[in-house]
Formats: sequence, structure tokens, C-alpha cells
Amino acid sequence: MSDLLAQLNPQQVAAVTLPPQHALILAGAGSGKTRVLTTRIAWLISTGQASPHAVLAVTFTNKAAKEMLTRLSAMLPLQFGAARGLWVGTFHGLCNRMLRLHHREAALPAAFPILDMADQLSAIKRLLKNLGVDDEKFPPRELAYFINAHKEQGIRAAQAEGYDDYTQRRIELYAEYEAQCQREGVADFAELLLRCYELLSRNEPLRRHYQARFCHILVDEFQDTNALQYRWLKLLAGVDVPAPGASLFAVGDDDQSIYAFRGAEVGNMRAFEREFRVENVIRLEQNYRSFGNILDAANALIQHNQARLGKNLWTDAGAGEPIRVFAGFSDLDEAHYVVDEARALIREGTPPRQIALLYRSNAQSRVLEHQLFTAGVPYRVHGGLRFFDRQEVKHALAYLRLIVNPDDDTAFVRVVNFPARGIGSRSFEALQGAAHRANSSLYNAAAGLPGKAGVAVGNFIRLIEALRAETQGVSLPEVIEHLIERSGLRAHYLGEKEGRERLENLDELVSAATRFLQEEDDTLVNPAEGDALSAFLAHASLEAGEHQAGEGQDAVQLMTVHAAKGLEFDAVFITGLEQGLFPHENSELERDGLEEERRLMYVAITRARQRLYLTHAQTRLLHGQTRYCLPSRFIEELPEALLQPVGHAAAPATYGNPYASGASAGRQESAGGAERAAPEAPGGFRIGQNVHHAKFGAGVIVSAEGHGADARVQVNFGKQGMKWLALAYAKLTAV
Ligand SMILES: Nc1ncnc2c1ncn2[C@@H]1O[C@H](COP(=O)(O)OP(=O)(O)OP(=O)(O)O)[C@@H](O)[C@H]1O
Ligand SMILES: [Mg+2]
Repeated sequence: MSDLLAQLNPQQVAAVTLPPQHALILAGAGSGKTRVLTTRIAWLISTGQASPHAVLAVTFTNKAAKEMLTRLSAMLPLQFGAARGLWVGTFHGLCNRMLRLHHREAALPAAFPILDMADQLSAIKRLLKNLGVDDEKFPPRELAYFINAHKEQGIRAAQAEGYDDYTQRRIELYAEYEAQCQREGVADFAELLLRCYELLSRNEPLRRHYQARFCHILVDEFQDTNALQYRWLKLLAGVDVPAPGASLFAVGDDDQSIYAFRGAEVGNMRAFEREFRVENVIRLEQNYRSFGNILDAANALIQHNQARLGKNLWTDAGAGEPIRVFAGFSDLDEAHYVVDEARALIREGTPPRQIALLYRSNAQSRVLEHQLFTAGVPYRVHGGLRFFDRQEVKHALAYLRLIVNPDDDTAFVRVVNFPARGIGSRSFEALQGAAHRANSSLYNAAAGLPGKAGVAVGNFIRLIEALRAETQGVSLPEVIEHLIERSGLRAHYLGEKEGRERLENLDELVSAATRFLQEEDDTLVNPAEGDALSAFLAHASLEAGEHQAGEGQDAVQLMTVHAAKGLEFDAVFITGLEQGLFPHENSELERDGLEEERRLMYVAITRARQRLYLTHAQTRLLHGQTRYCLPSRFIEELPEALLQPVGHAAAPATYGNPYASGASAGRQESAGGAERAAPEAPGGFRIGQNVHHAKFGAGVIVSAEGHGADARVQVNFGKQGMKWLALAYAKLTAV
């Protein structure tokens, strides 16, 4: 046990060994919050103060939960069964687990499927169609947002209020959607939390059971909990209904609150202190992650925010290297530089997985990916299209879902005619009509369907029945393998031109199931909690794209800044640091928005251990348009002494005034209109400059990359089209 504490500083030890009371650890990035939380669990268990059974720990991602379990297994002596019995997971994961255990009390079928975002959208589209509602007037995406936002506030349709006709109508649709989900026995993400919350608040014996069981509730990244999550914690910790023993240990950093756009409330930290009468607020100020320059930059940046609880970080690691700033002519040029540097780092011995390329929006990854691919550098994109979101994988999962729950209309619609089995839209409409009239699921309505439609749909039903019968008592990976054959998916993709990769993904699904069973076995879930099949389906819906096929390979990591929260890397590149991109243009109008972007930048900077690169480009092709960009104001907010410009000197690295005044840039302008930014192209040319070429005639420079002998410019020659020209060869003259 003393081993556990030996490596911690006095404040950390104090936090780990606090008596069981509500406590808040308020501390900056890299100060060891997550480490303290994990160590506290190990300490509670190994000193006999708590059994693993009595611990509930909430992490922000599934990946973090797994890491925590792995660490705990290493910290705890074997007699504690390698952390068995512990409940560690995300809010969604834990609620899902509770709902499955008590599905009857929660009015859900035993194997209720979880609708992910895409499923939810298609369920809403189906609803609107059935009700004959114009989806131009009520766009499904907006409706989904409306519904989820209400659920996240804990508001059911019956309690929702609307003061105008349009909102009233949306509330009615919300109610219809609730009814449809209930009929089909499915739950969307937000429903998991709300349903679990309602279950606990309604069912007193159950609530008392869990309140008595979980004496220790520990929450990481507390600053990002939303209103309903906070209420859920309050229920479990028995704050409204006093329950002896339950103590909540929350760790967080107000400066890293980055989910306000999804309803997270930093205010929960203050509410927590007040409502739980927290007497122990511990601050950790020593940072163990980053070198001084990186930390100074983070501290300087965040000081521009007004709304802070206030704290500072220091390190005794020394200043380290300066922060490198690179200005690219174009996004391509930026990507070139980033990939070249990453390769150099790898050559010098940095493991690829210790290099992270971060960006503000997913769309920015494409050009980086392209460069990495061309250079033959292994890379992994996190949070892109999740493995479980790929078309072929979703098809296979839909068959699985129908085996488990035939009333799952979303799954039914997805595969009733995939692979094609002659069920045309007319047959399908007849079926939908019948289901609507009988108020039943599509599957049930299929039996009574007459004519040709009846035959075709009947065959499909028989296929599902057969699959169900044939997979009784068969292991999960074998079930999947069998259905891939039997459903015709394999044959279908074999015949498709680009089907090979899809088949590989289907095979990977079988492996994923095998791995899933192993992991379940290794960690925590006890088999009584439901059959493997529905547990796997839940896993597929909840898994937030944190792992991908080929996970074992050492690769450079690409992700959004949001996805990087809580992680650390030896070298970090923050790319696309341009006004309008980061800070994002939507945020510029309000102070709160800008402050949230700044916290996001703070998160990004503090991911780096040894080396930090800030990169931006003067032009960027995004969503099909060339943008002329100014460097992000966040670069200017950093002390110049910490920065070192790198790369081509030709780029005017003026981290000066234009953006300090809050000017919004990154606008889409015509080439000729980009007067203020006037980014420079190599060879004395400017972007936006009129030029003449002997063969193509008059043109305008729209983009540039490379330098010296490699410098190239892209010129719009009007009718002659766009051309990339090497300046060393093309005889361009300025006009
Ligand atoms: N006392 C210590 N001695 C040595 N290393 C430490 C100590 N405390 C924490 N660390 C290391 O510092 C790094 C950051 O710790 P950790 O991830 O727990 O910080 P955090 O506060 O959770 O950061 P974030 O806010 O980014 O989530 C980790 O590599 C951790 O192992
Ligand atoms: Mg952490």
C-alpha cells in the first residue's frame, strides 16, 4: 500500500487518502487528477476500506475506463480478483448496465437495442413519413437535436413547454417519437441516462439498494457533466435522500470544460460544492506532464478568460524546447511540413503513437491523412467514421439485432431488402401501411401481407427465423460468421467491385466479437447480466470510435481536440490554427463561445509532454472553397518569447495585430478581394496577384506551396482552368 503513495506528492497523497467524504479535486491539466482518482480506488480497496463492489467510477470515454481497469489490476494484489466487481465506465455505459440488469422495472425488453445517432435519425425520418409530416418543415436533424436537448435536461415530452405553434408541434413529435421507441423496445443515447435516472428516482427499493452498495462514487472530468448526469449522481450519492456512507469524489478542471455546446455545465462544480457541502477542496498545482515552455504557454493563454475558478500550474521539469510555429502557404504545404516533421521525430526515436496531430474539426483530417498515406507513415484516425458505423458492419449488426429483437424496425428497414431480395418500394409501403394500421412492428405485420409483397417479405421473415434457430447455443463470433454467409452479405460483397475492403471489415467484426468476449472475461461483467449477443450489440452502439481495426499497430494519432481530452503525447501538432477555424467562426460572436474555444486550445496545448508545434496555413481548401486565412488569435495570445518560427522564412509570420482586435477572418473571399491578408507566395509572388503565362495567358494566383526550387503556385487561368506550376520552370510574370 505504501508503494501506492510513495510516488505521489503531498497534495496528491492528501487527496488519495481523504476520509470518505464528498471531495472536489480542482486542478489544472497534467497535475495527476486521473492518477489520483485511480490510486484512490486502489487505496480504498487495498486498505480494506471498501470492497470492489462498493466502487462506482465514471470516466469520460470507454478507452479511459479500460485504461483505468488495467492500471487497477496492476496496482491491486491478486486477492482482489484483479478489480472484479468494480463498476467503471462512462455515464452511458453505466446506465446501460443498470438498465439491462433491471430492464423489467425500466419497461424495456431484456435485449433492448441502442439507437446510435444515425439510427436515431433514421427512426425519426420513418416517424415523420408515417405521420405524413413534411420533413422540410421539420428537418429530422433539428428534431433529433430538440429531442436530445430535452432529454439531457431531464424533460419528457409531457413536461416540455412550447409557447408557439411550431414548438408545440415539435413537442407532439417528440411524444410520438417516445411512443415509437417504446413500441419498438429501443433506446437512444440520451434515453439511457434519462431512463436510468427515472428508474432510480421512481423505484425506491432499487435506489436504496444502489445507494447502500456504492459507498464510493468517483468522477473524472467532472467539469463536463451535464445537468442530468449531475442529477443522476446526486440521486446515487443520496444527497436529496440522505443515505449513509455514500461519498462523491469528483476531479475536474474548469479550464478544460469543452462540452458546453452539448449541455455540460461548469456551474455543476460550484453546485457540487454547495449542495454536497464539500469541505475538502484540494488543489494540485504541480504539473508532471509538460516542460515549462509548454506550461507557460497554456497558463498565458487561459489567463485571457474571465470566467475562471483560478489556479496556476508549475513544473520542475525545466523550460524544454521552444514552441515551434509554422506558417504554411496552403493547407497542403502545412500538411507536408507536419508529416516531414513527424517522420523526422520517428527517425530520431519517438514512437509513432507518441505523436498526435490535432485539429478543430474532423474535415481537416483529410489532407493530413493524404500526406501520411503518401509518405507511408502508419496513422490512425480517432473518432472518424467509427468501425461500427461502416455500412457493411451496420448491415451485419442489423441482422443480429433482428435475431435478438424482431420488433426493432430500424434494423428491419435496413436489411429487409439488403442484399436485394425483390422487395420494392411498393411492397415496402404496403407493409408499412399494414404495420401502422395494426399498430405493430413491421416484422409482425409481415405475416398478414397478401400477394407478391407477402411472399417476398415472408421469405425474409423465414430467413430471420432460421437464423435465430440456427444460432441457438452457438458462440457469438460463430453467430456472426454464420449470418454473414446465410444472409447473403458475403455473396453480395464478393460480387461488388470495391467489396474486398467491406469483406475485410465483416471479418474484422468477427474478430471484434472474439476480442469483446475475451475482454468481458478479463475485466468485469458478470455473465448473468444478459446474453453475450445483446451485450455485444450494446458495446457496438456505445463504443465511441476510440479503437479501430488494427489497433495494435504503432501509428501516428489523428484526432480532434475534443477527442484528445485526458490524453498525453510526447509531441503534439495543433494544426489549422486560423481565425474562423480555431477559434471556430461560430464562436466568435459571443464571449462565452470564444472562452470555450480558448479552453479547447488550452486542452490542446496541455496534451504535449516534450514538443509542441502550432501550425497554420494562409489558404485552405475546405468544403470545396478556398479560404484565405489569418493566423489564429490564440497564437498571438502566447508570449512571443516562447515561440520559435520555423519553416520557410518567406511566409510573413506576423503574429501581430490584425486578429488581436477580434477581426473575424477566414472568410471566403474572391482571390482579388483578399487585400488585408495578402498572403505571400514564393518567389515574390502574392496570393491574389495577377500574372501572365506565355501559353495560358492571364491568370490569378490562388494558392502556393513549397519553397526554393520546389515552390509551386496554383493559378486560375479562367477558361484555361486551374494549373499548378513550378516557379522554377514556368515563366510567370507579374502584371
Ligand atoms: N506524483 C507524480 N509523479 C510522477 N508523475 C506523475 C505524478 N502525478 C502524475 N504523474 C504523471 O503525470 C501525467 C499526468 O497525469 P494525469 O493524466 O493523471 O493528469 P490529469 O490531471 O488527469 O490531466 P488532464 O487534466 O489532462 O486529464 C501522467 O503521465 C501521470 O502518470
Ligand atoms: Mg485526466
